[in-house]
Amino acid sequence: MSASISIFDTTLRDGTQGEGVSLSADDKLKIAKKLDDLGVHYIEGGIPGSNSKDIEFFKRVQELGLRAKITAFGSTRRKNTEASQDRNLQCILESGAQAATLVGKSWDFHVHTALQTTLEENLAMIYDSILYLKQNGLEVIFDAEHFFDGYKNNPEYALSVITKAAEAGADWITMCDTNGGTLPHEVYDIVSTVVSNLPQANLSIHTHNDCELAVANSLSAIQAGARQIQGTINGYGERCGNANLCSIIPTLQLKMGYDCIQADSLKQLSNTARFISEIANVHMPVNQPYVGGAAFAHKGGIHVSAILRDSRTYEHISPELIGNKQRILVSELAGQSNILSKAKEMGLEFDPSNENSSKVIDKIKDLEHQGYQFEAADASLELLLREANGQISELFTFESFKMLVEKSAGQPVVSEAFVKVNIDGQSVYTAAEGNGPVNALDNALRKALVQSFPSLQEMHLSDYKVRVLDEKDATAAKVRVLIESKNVSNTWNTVGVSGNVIEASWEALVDSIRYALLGQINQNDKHSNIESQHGLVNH
Ligand SMILES: CC(=O)SCCNC(=O)CCNC(=O)[C@H](O)C(C)(C)COP(=O)(O)OP(=O)(O)OC[C@H]1O[C@@H](n2cnc3c(N)ncnc32)[C@H](O)[C@@H]1OP(=O)(O)O
Ligand SMILES: CC(=O)C(=O)O
Repeated sequence: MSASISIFDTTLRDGTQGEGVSLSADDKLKIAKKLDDLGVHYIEGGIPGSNSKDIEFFKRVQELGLRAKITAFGSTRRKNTEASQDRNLQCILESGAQAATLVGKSWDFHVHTALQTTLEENLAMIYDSILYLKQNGLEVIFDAEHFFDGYKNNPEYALSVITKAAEAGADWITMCDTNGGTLPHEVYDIVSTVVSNLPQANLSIHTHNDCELAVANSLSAIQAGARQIQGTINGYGERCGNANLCSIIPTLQLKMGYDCIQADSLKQLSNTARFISEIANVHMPVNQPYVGGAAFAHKGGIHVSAILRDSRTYEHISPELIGNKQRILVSELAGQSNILSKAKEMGLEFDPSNENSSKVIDKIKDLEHQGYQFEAADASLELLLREANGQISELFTFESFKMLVEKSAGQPVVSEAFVKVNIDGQSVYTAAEGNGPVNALDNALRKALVQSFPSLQEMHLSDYKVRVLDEKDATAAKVRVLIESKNVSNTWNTVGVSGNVIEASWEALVDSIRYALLGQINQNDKHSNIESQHGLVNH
């Protein structure tokens, strides 16, 4: 039988000590529910002695009836006081949490410098505080802060700290690499020594990512005998972050043979990571291992060709195991395999022997060379592929547009666009205002088309990004505009490139509307037959 590893999540405590991460009590409750669904064993909810938001969280989380143990964090009693009189310990007791994480010093330098007390008093602070919480019925996790630095400086003292914590009845002893400077082989050696000194203790590891080694250090500690890992979702945390549970859990479970969470719950991992990044409003890097959008995205033509034969050729695990999915990207590095696979994903018949197939690859490479990027603009890519396949009928054509941007002293800037398009041989001319030039163009274009294609009323632009492509060329630089559009059920992305930002935006806007008309034309629309020609397009 494989050994079990207890997963201790501190996203809601140490995670919020990361720059840019701030969670309301409601946010924390939503995240706690998600973590509980994932199956972590401990959820450290915050510091009741720190602020009223955390006190509210601990009160309300009890109503959720979660399976995970809810844990309140705080430090050992202040020097030269009684544990029963310590405000922070009282706050932990009053929080109603089932477990407490108590942080205490294990580096003699910190005792002298940060606490400004004696080594003996620090031992007494640790012993009294743990004993007091145990006597009041709490499970206690003792976080030995700076344990590895402490051990390197004064091994006897560092060991005496955790021995004291064990004597006081700590249920778990956590060795913390608080400054994140320890290396995996050092972690392995030091944890091995602790295992032989305290064979009965339940040992836990808490690492920081200052040398980008938090995950490696956590795994080294497990190999040396620790049985719990403290970490955060997406590696949020103070400075460079904490150990990333999104990498640790699947590595332990799928590669090292440990039990952490249920295999079915593991499939929730990618979704959990994305949900928490949304709530925390922290952008998730696409190349984040395991759960990132690009973790199983294949771009090089040679890779894609092999992947289509057997995905094990370029994937270290099956992405479905952790709820992620394989993606094939189309770019200037694409070969025929990328295009065929993408076309298949879009439900398009694409014959590899047809010369259109190689022509469209050349066209895509040429456009990418000019600055287009189809990886992030699936809808523009689909329009290109449909064109190459002769599967598109244009419902309108461009004739002209004009922009007016006016600013008078003391007045807000006004943008107005004038658009002329041709629908069924008839010129339609419209004008519309907007809160900026692109918004005005969008309004004018849709005003021109909406009578003929009422379904356009349901769509809107949801994101707009501009990137300068050739920074060396200053004002002569090209810009790439990426537009995200939405309707009730779909999201799609389009791209435009030009030396002029308005023209690049126009191009992306027109693609967005052409794409919308492929799939959204309803019964009332003039060209309702197009739906049956193309089928409904979902992205
Ligand atoms: C490694 C970690 O991540 S530890 C957790 C760090 N997280 C936080 O600090 C976030 C929450 N913190 C807070 O809200 C506040 O710091 C509080 C409420 C806990 C304390 O606030 P204050 O009373 O104003 O103290 P302050 O923030 O200046 O902290 C310094 C005090 O803590 C004491 N202290 C620090 N660590 C410990 C410890 N492990 N045990 C006991 N006392 C400690 C210091 O000795 C100092 O007290 P002193 O001035 O009497 O010597
Ligand atoms: C306890 C803790 O957060 C640390 O030592 O890093």
